[in-house]
Amino acid sequence: MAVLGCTGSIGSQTLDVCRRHADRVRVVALSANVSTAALVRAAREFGARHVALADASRATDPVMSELPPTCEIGLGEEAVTELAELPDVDVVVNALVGFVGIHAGYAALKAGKSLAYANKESVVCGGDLLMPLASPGQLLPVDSEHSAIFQCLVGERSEDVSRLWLTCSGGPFFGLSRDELAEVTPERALAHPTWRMGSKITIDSATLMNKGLEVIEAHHLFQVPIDDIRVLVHRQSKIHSMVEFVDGVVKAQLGGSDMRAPIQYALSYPERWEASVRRVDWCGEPDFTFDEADERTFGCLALAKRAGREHGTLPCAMNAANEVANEAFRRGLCGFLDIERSVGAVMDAWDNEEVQSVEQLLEVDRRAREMARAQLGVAL
Ligand SMILES: NC(=O)C1=CN([C@@H]2O[C@H](COP(=O)(O)OP(=O)(O)OC[C@H]3O[C@@H](n4cnc5c(N)ncnc54)[C@H](OP(=O)(O)O)[C@@H]3O)[C@@H](O)[C@H]2O)C=CC1
Ligand SMILES: CC(=O)[C@@H](O)[C@H](O)COP(=O)(O)O
Ligand SMILES: [Mn+2]
Repeated sequence: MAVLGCTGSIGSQTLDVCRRHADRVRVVALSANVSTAALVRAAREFGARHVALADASRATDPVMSELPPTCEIGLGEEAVTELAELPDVDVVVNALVGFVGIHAGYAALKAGKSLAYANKESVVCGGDLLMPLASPGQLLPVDSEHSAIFQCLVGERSEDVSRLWLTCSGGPFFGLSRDELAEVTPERALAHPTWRMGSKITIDSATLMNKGLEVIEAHHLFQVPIDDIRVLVHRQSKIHSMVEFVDGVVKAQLGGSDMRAPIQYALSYPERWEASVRRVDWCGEPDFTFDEADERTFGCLALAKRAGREHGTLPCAMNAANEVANEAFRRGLCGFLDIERSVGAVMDAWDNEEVQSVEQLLEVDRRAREMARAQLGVAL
């Protein structure tokens, strides 16, 4: 197995699953961007044969000399992608963050690897290119909602699906007004009510862009029209999503807020392996709540649905603008509502066209980032 992005939130939880199931899973390849100490620690623990460091300038970090002597080191973004194609790798976990993950996803599918997919941005941008490459059961979703939907669909026929109910925690700012949102700080936005995740996705959850990305992700993964995917605010994050069928029956998948469950399912499918995750005592969970998502207050959700409906390169442009604005907000360079404003402005100015190639998407990503930086007046 290769774990790309092994030092992040999903990557480190993947390693935890591998640790528990060392009799079933052998980790041979690992990647990171800058976190050399964590990369070396993992390579030593799992006896990895290959590591890749996307930021080549970190190769001289003294800790890198502590890699096992037989471990091959690759440097640069291409080296991360190459791990996904190695002959001694059969399963690739794509736990990279952002559009950059598209290269590894594309390469893994082309090389016929089984692909556990957390990197939602690349599905949003390149679903039109990735999905036709995936044979049935080759691409296993890791995102909790999509894993839930996937689990509800086991044994079902796609033509029997009526709509998807994508649950949403509502984020840390549920119920706030636009005036209140204008004042929120990165620190408050990073305090997610139910999940501990990497900083980029946590900000996306606060703007509801995460849910917008997930609507487009679900559209590609399950071939369901954007308007048949309903966002349902469920503050407790115990129902991970639901599928409604043509006969009105609804199936849901429930559990605690622990990403090791969907990660493990992506690795064990079609089996289930035992797990010592904390079990929910359902008798103590009487207060499930459901609300409509407030797209007027959280405009990023409406923008993403629009991008999903208009299709083409617009979702990629939207994602690029969001990646820039998300980082600008985290760094204190813009306000919370500037995220939505700048993403909307880039989308309004975008000349949409059909998706044709990864090279085209790279250019779309580059141009949309430039436009977003100009909108925000930042030089990221
Ligand atoms: N965290 C979660 O619970 C969930 C995450 N997801 C999705 O999973 C993906 C990963 O999220 P998360 O784990 O939170 O993110 P993190 O930021 O925690 O981790 C990202 C990983 O990618 C590496 N990385 C960052 N930039 C680059 C780059 N330019 N090139 C190569 N590697 C890079 C990081 O390395 P380094 O540590 O060296 O910087 C790190 O290993 C995202 O797409 C997210 O939306 C989906 C559902 C839940
Ligand atoms: C754990 C996971 O899959 C995240 O995408 C989570 O769903 C974020 O929570 P929100 O529902 O607040 O976006
Ligand atoms: Mn999710």
